[in-house]
Amino acid sequence: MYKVLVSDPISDMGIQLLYDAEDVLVDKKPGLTEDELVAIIGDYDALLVRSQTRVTDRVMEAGKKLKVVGRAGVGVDNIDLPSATKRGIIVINAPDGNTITTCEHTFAMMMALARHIPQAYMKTVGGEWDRKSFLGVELRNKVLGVLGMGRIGSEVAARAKAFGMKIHAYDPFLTEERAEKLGVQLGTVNEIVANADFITVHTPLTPETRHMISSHQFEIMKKGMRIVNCARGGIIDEMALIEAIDSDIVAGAAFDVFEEEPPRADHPFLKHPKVIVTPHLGASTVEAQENVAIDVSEQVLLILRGEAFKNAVNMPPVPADVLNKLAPYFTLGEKLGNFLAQLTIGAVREIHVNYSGDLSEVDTTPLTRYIVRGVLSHHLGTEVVNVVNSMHLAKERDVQVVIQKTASTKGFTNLITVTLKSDKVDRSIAGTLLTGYGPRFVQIDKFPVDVAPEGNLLIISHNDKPGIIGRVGTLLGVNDVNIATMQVGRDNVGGAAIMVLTVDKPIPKEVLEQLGELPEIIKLKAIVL
Ligand SMILES: NC(=O)c1ccc[n+]([C@@H]2O[C@H](COP(=O)([O-])OP(=O)(O)OC[C@H]3O[C@@H](n4cnc5c(N)ncnc54)[C@H](O)[C@@H]3O)[C@@H](O)[C@H]2O)c1
Ligand SMILES: O=C(O)[C@H](O)COP(=O)(O)O
Repeated sequence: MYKVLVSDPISDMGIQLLYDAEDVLVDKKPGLTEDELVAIIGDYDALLVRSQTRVTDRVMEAGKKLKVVGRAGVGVDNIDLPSATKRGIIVINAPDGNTITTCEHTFAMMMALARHIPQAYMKTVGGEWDRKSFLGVELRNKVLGVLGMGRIGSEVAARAKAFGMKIHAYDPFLTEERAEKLGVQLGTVNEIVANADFITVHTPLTPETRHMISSHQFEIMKKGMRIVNCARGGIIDEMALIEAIDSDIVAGAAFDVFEEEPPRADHPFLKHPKVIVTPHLGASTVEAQENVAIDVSEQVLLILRGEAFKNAVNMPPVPADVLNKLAPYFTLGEKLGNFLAQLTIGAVREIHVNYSGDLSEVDTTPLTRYIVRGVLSHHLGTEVVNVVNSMHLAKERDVQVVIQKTASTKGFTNLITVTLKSDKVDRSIAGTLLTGYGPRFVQIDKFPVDVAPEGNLLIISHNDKPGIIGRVGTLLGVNDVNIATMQVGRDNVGGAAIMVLTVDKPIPKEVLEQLGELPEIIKLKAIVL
């Protein structure tokens, strides 16, 4: 008999499948503390959660029989994925079931904001008949900036069009063609921010999206705009927003999610007359809760019974013999992909991988998944993209993955060459595994290099002029940035050249700006691996 623990409020209708299964026993215990969960989890084969239960390393460690954690919803930020992976616990989610519900909540918030519904309600039930204080605005003809055009963002855009809004959108995977097909205008974050009357964010919280709307964006915003966050707390800088509202730049904000949940009692949003809030209710409808609970129950049952399943967030299904051959290349593959994703500008259309030498003779599919994960995780977050779902996510975003195998290895026993083709540029990198030395990058675009793929890298494209190396070194030195290694490659004497530095700590933004002003430097990019 498999024992399943449900530790958050999850729809009974949705998990009926589990109640009905003769080989499953379901226990519902919502609201457990971490200690309480640790004390009982050892008895269970599966754990079903939403976003409240924190499935920490301690919980995973105590879950000696635990085979699967099922998240009835999208975000898995409450689940320690590395710990689950390390312990062979499969984590699955239900990414599709609450899309429409969250999209509709976004609209509820946007309209409540436009028409001051919560504030007007409070006054009316308080006995006041105040028809003067709540002059609203129409959505029609307004520009809606949508940051993040995945499942929810795309649905929001589609509905906003029905309201007569003009949609300006940004997503690293949104190409001109797709934007045109969706009837939205593609822009950069700052362009959108400068033009929008309403902004709504629908990205995951990643290092890149954290505070993607902050003081600078509020400075360039259209006065009187309104902003909505039904995605994740932290995408919009909460304190910068309060300042922008108090300086009359932002006319109102609607938040369903917070940097800290629940927010502290003295959080400025909770008392501010121009901010409306809901307690992370985006996915809370009967329909969505049923959908996600059904999805997750079906998968949990398959996993417990040892059958094929989908939506694993963390498990690589690689046969042992293939794993043995390929595993040494996994880190290199992921770093090649991640390096290029950081280096390349524009919306990615194709990830082209060429395997040569030893690698041309094996089934490299599992390795390709790592390369694709490296590319996608730069924008989608490492907690979202894994080697199980990376190809699927690429396909969903119209990113082609093209594999080629050739004999020529340019003198290496094995060589992986990855080219990222975006709507703006093609960039490529080649890497190899050197016996005794581990993974190395051996070529960037057309320039041969020899770089250990780790830590803080600085890639500089420049003109091959005397003194440039010294100037870069001096500038970093006076700013206390120690150079660990430096490589220079060039096309021909006096022609295009590349400099690859590894440095001991991240290079401050202002130092990068100073470097960018050196006349010989064409462009530069700091990369963290
Ligand atoms: N409030 C709620 O209850 C609730 C419910 C469901 C989902 N969510 C959250 O909503 C968000 C969106 O969910 P989804 O299902 O649409 O996810 P999704 O993965 O389908 O879409 C997210 C999109 O964000 C894009 N993105 C990543 N980095 C970006 C950047 N720097 N700028 C612009 N776009 C970027 C990705 O390319 C992707 O297309 C997630 O954070 C999810 O956790 C909240
Ligand atoms: O990531 C999600 O699915 C949403 O944030 C919903 O979270 P919830 O299941 O706790 O409502």
